[in-house]
Amino acid sequence: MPFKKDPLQPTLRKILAPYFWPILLVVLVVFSSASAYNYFSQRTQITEQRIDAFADSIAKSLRHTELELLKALQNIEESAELLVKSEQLTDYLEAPDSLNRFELGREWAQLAKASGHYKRLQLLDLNGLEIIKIDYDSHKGIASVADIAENSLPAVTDSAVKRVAKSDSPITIFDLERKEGQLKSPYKLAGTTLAPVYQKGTQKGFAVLSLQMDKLNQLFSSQLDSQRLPLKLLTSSGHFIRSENPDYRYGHIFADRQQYNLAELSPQLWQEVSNHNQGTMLLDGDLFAFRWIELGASVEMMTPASQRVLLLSHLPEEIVAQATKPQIEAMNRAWIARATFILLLSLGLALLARYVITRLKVQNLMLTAMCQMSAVMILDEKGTVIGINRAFESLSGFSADDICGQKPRMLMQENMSRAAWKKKVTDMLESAGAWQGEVKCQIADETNLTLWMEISAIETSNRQANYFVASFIDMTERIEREEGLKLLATKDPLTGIDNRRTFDNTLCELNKTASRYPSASFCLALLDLDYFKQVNDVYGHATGDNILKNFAKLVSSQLREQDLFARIGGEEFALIMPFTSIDEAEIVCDRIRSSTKSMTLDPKITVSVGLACHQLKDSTKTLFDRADRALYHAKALGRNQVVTDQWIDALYKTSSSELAFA
Ligand SMILES: Nc1nc2c(ncn2[C@@H]2O[C@H](COP(=O)(O)OP(=O)(O)OP(=O)(O)O)[C@@H](O)[C@H]2O)c(=O)[nH]1
Repeated sequence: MPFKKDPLQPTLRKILAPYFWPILLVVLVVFSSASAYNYFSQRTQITEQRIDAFADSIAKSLRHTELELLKALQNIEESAELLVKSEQLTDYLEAPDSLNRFELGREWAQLAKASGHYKRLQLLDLNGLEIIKIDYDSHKGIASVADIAENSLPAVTDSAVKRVAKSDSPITIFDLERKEGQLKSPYKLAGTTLAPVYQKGTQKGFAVLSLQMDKLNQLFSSQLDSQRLPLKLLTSSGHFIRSENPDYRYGHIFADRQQYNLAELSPQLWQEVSNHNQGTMLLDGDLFAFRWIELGASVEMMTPASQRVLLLSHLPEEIVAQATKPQIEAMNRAWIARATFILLLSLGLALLARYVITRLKVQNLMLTAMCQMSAVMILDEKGTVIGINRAFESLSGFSADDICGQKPRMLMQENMSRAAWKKKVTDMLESAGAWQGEVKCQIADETNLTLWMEISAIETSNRQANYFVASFIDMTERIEREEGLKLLATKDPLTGIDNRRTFDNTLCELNKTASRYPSASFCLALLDLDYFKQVNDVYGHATGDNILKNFAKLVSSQLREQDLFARIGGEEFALIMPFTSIDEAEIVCDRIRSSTKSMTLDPKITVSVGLACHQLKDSTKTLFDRADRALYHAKALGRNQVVTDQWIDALYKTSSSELAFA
């Protein structure tokens, strides 16, 4: 961890960044699976609810059909009772004349019209001969007495007649329509009620009442939503009496249709039907509802006679699908809208997360780079250190534990009190948001480093500077190197005094000033060690160097601060003495000469000095030449002496005047 207390530590990035895409993928997979599961369970729920509603509706419809059928059969039986017990019939049987026959015909016609159950009413004698026949046209609502035909029972088997003959109550028989004893094609179910006719306890014949089947047939359908669903009717052995496909019907009568039996067509359904009186069953998506109807002893269904029939409703899968289609389509639309919204939201979040992570990554890289490249210190709004990086630790030798929680007292600025420096930095931070400058830093081993410090205010909220980030670059080595170079450029490396370049520059500057301001006059002395070649030759170069160093030290110690003493050649030196008269300069030079001679050196050394004072029209060259001429004379006069150019001038003047007198 780069920082002891790092306010920029990107915890979120640390947790999220490496696992972001796997986490996103897992979330998407889990979410998609949950959504798919939810979708399909909702879809199944809709279908199941619809099927339950259908099952309930069809079961009610079957119950209704049963009640209606039993009621119709009861009505038929009751009206048959009325017919055979009517007064007109009794009158006719007692006096079978044409009047009574007419009255009977009229009464039966009215009864046929009132009940609506019959299409034909016949009175037969015990031999099966017709006595009276009424036809009723249900469409026109007209009942009429028809001509008697020389025929036998139209749709009644002999066995039925025999059974009715033995019975004293009506019996209703349903069987295929016959004509003259033969089955009539196409095969149709016909219903006939037979009622015995008695006169004073003796059977005289029977009434044959042909049922209006259209009315009964209407009962065998159930209303489902907006459509009518036909109902199937089966015998107790599982053969079809009613079915949408005519070829399936009457398998118990026709050998070639025997296979159309529910027990064989759907054993599973047949087993369910056999074990229950009523119920519903879902088979391969199709919905079946069934109900057994007990017809009673007075009803015979088909041959062999069956008093128990099965009412069966078959609702194909397509109808269920059709019924649930609007609801499922609405659900699909809602799901598509929801999925699109979630997809867009996820996409937006993913892009946002990617953007944030990239930013955090870049921030982290920048932070890492910053931590590695320069020393960093973070301070809070009170100027207390809250974190330093490793680079600062290795630069200063302090650990984060040493510094954090304290003021940065190791930092200071040269030539300025801490309070003044703090105020200066604070003012700059407030006005410009940043400050930079050179600071001294006393590090752990108590040495002083020169650092370049840049401090910036970091605004984190409400434009308030909550933190300050300071970075440092160690300038110590650079400054030392620069100072070394500066030294090399201006100083003589052997003696440490100024070199020729400094001398030339200073002489030039002083000459300019003195040329403008006569009061700024100065003196120049050239100093040359005597017989130095011999010193080198006899004692060696190192001894010579040592003498040069000691001489420079000796002279420097005797000079004023404003004087400039430089080594301008091998054993040649120059001394510039600003604001100094020639007399004063001569005293200084002589003191130097004298102390040189007195120097406790082995070998002993002396120095010759040529001295000149700046004159108004002097250039650096003319001044230097005059001092050099004086030096030449000092050498020529035997060395170890100070000669001024004034003295030379005076000497030449004297010589030339003596020459003039001579
Ligand atoms: N040891 C040493 N010798 C130097 C240095 N620079 C110049 N010299 C020597 O100084 C000597 C100067 O000799 P000369 O110019 O003949 O002068 P001199 O021997 O002093 O004689 P006069 O000046 O006439 O008294 C030479 O032998 C140079 O080699 C230096 O930096 N170190």
